[in-house]
Amino acid sequence: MEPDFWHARWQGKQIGFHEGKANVFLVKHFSRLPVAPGARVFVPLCGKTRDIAWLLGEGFRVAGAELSRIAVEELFAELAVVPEVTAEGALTRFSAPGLDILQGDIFALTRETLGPVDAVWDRAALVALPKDMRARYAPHLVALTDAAPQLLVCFEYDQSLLAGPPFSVPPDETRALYGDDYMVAEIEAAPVPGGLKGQCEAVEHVFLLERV
Ligand SMILES: C[S@@+](CC[C@H](N)C(=O)[O-])C[C@H]1O[C@@H](n2cnc3c(N)ncnc32)[C@H](O)[C@@H]1O
Repeated sequence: MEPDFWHARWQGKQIGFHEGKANVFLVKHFSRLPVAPGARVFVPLCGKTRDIAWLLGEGFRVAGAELSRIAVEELFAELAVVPEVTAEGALTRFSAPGLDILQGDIFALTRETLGPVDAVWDRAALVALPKDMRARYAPHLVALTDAAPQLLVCFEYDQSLLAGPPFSVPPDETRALYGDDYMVAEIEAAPVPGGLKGQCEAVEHVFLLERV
């Protein structure tokens, strides 16, 4: 999707993807990642997800990447934290103790700007992108994070019934995108209650990705 699509979604408050509380799969499965409190977790395409508050509450440090300045400002407001804001090349860094959000295009983010991360939580990031962008995103994420272990959630549904985002990313595609760099283990598959957007049956697949 082009940046304008997402900017319009945030400006128009069309953020049906935003969950009001920490994601159930994050809470249930995060402990499977080989990281301990104090580790730095990267949340790509983070929006203003409450997952960040949950991770901070569990004692992790968090780095996020998000295109929309509106999203980032709302994230900090909802955390009741005033960030320090600094220019960082093509991006803007919003930082507070234990938290850095790089606002701008993730494809413009470099490993140097992001800094070291120990794990990745991808919910509604890979699936937010159309297929051609997913093919760029996956290797970029691997390079940015030095193949840090990941917990990843993907939707699978009949793409002919509903236009994305979120896009359908079947398990075979996840394995094709990440299989060279990770052991890709599916740890849960659960139907979306009521269907995706109430319109079509869908399954959420949860993967644990660990370095080969
Ligand atoms: C479907 S939302 C998911 C947000 C969050 N992960 C959550 O679970 O609520 C996708 C987010 O990715 C952001 N985004 C889209 N393209 C991006 C890009 N190229 N770089 C950084 N962020 C991007 C959008 O602004 C949007 O907030």
